[in-house]
Amino acid sequence: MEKKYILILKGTILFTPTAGKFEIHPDSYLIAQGGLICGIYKDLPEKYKDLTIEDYGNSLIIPGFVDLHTHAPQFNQIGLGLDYKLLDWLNHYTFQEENKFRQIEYAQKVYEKFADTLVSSGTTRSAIFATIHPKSCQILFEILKKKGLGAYLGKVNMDTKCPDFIKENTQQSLANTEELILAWSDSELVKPIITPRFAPTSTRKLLEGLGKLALKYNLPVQSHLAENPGEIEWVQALFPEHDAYYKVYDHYNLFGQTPTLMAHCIHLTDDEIDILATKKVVPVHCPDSNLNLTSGIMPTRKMLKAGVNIGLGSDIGAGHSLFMPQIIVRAIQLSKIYSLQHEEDAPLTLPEAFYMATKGGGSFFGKVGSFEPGYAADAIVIKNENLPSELSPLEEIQRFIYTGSAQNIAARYTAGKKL
Ligand SMILES: Nc1nc2[nH]cnc2c(=O)[nH]1
Repeated sequence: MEKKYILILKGTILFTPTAGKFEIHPDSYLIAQGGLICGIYKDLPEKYKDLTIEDYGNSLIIPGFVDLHTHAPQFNQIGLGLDYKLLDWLNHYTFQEENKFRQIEYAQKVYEKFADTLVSSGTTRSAIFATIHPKSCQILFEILKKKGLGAYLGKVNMDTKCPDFIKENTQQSLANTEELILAWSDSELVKPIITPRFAPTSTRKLLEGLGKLALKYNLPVQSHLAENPGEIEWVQALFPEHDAYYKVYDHYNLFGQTPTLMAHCIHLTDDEIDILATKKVVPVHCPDSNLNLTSGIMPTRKMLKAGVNIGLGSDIGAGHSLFMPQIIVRAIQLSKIYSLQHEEDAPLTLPEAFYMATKGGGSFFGKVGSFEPGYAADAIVIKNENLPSELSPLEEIQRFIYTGSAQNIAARYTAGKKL
């Protein structure tokens, strides 16, 4: 047996194979080979007996977190300008900040810190927006790879309705995107994703070209949808030929023709929610961001009832933290507020929101976010030394999610490799 590809972790193993319930294996062995989970064992099988065991005592071992929507170049603007709503926030802060990424030295510094924070936070997979700048984007690809993180990373495309300093030439935008696709499509853990910023900053030509690239290279797509009422009105004015926002993306093969993430999806009709389910488009709930920019509350329970698979996103810098447990908490809290006005829509439970930040969001990457056999061995270890030892594993996960920090994470693994 090839010893080097086998990872054996010992601890209390906890995950959500289904949305509503934690599965807990106290004092057990989690075994992975070649980066994939083989199984969970109460007693170590004989054939593994002479291999090294990473023994974490009775610490919790849980799947690494999945952040399905975040903006790396906004790392240095976290917490700034959050008295604005979306469109003013973009104009007053974000576009200026993103413009700094034309300088690769600046990109290198910010992106290193961004990636280090993902690692320390226990986020092992993420879907990331970069900026329009191909060189900086290339740097971020390299940094994520070097840190051993899993990610879909998109060079942002925008060629209209934004300040000139950050506006691309359409053909150049498509050519730069294709170059990055060719450079990174075969990479193991960090892969390209088609990333029109959102409909308003895209010409029809750009959307058409991006849709063609998505189909040509069979690449996933990420963008923003129905985040803010002003944004939705703007889309109606800019694209009068489409009677719904999502149809702009759909028309250009950017809405479910390949796997698609749509951040926010707050202001959708019931029919539009059904379309998300039919087309298997994944709406990414970004509760911190939606509160900070007063965007609204995503109707998560209604979407779950419609059969939609929801992911969670930090959405920094509109969100103010990359730490996914806080995003889980905020998603639950917002669903509680929502349920006060909508009695038929019960709040999310902790295992439901935990699922969104692990297996639910992870499904965008394939078999990610669970400890079932065949899943990627993405795991983090939660230290329990500061917590009272009389807590049950279920209480420990509750305590960690609500009050924990990066300091409580003792180790992180992506696809079986220690970060
Ligand atoms: N939250 C958020 N929404 C957007 N819509 C278009 N661009 C952005 C962005 O950078 N952040």
